[in-house]
Amino acid sequence: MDLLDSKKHFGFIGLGLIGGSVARCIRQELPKARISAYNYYETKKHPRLEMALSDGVLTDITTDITAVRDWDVIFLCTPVRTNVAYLKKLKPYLQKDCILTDVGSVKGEIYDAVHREGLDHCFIGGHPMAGTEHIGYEYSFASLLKDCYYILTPTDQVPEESIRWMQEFVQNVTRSRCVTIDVTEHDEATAGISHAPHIISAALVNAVRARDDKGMYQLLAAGGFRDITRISSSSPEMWTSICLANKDAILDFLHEYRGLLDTMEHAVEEGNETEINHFFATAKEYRDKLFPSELSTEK
Ligand SMILES: NC(=O)C1=CN([C@@H]2O[C@H](COP(=O)(O)OP(=O)(O)OC[C@H]3O[C@@H](n4cnc5c(N)ncnc54)[C@H](O)[C@@H]3O)[C@@H](O)[C@H]2O)C=CC1
Ligand SMILES: O=C(O)C(=O)Cc1ccc(O)cc1
Repeated sequence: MDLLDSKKHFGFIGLGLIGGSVARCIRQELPKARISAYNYYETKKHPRLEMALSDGVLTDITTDITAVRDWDVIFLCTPVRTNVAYLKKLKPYLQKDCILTDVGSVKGEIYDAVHREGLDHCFIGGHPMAGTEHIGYEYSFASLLKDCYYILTPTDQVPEESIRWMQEFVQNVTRSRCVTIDVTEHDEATAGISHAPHIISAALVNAVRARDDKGMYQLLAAGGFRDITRISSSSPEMWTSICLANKDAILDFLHEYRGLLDTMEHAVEEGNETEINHFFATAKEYRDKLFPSELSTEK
């Protein structure tokens, strides 16, 4: 039997942009799969989950958390700290061989909780490095994760077979590129390339907003401002949760970043042409290597 076929019932806690996109991949690649979602409203219908049911992505919705005892693979797809809070609630009902995974942007805090709850044997941290600034199931689509890196952070406490299942899932169901890295390395790197950039982008928007009493900045804002601030339209709840959960790595990176701003401020103040040019040149050299396809003149 194909390894992927060994898991037939998938369950989602949180079905927004990322959870919705993963669920759509499952429906597309494993059409016979049962896909359930938990409605945390409990006493009323959840309109977005109802939408996923009528799309044919979900098979059923439950308001009963004990239903997770039937789920072979559980995806935690709520804001990072909410995912952490679910571990305690799920623990009594998890089946022996289930895989518990998440899609959260921070890994250290959830691993600490997994360890506290004694769930090391079933938890495999996951993080698709793809997304958009949009919020909610209605913006999800199956190809969102295609060809992006999907990070897994398994520990040696998880059975080899569960790790292989997750790797196959990432490659053949989400069509992402699977990379395995260490939790601390994950949180340090994502603080630099994802978490701090969201803070910096929002700081820029807030700085302009504070000066724009006549609406002139808004009128003149062009492509560059739009590029660097797109991510400021992301979910405030999600990014608040990320900043609280990855505090140390974010503070560390912001400290270094502030040092670079100070250097540039000083160079501009002094009219130091060499220093200013060097600042832009080193950034251009690295950035051009990061995304070479964007330099192509063939569009
Ligand atoms: N947006 C992005 O680009 C990316 C986000 N992530 C991670 O994915 C996770 C989900 O983010 P998105 O899908 O973007 O957010 P989203 O806002 O689109 O979806 C979050 C979902 O969680 C549900 N939810 C909120 N509180 C809940 C609770 N107490 N119980 C159950 N469900 C609850 C909401 O109803 C919503 O369906 C986060 O942990 C985030 O760090 C990872 C990669 C990219
Ligand atoms: O909108 C964008 O480009 C993003 O920044 C997407 C994103 C957001 C959070 C993550 O943890 C990973 C990717």
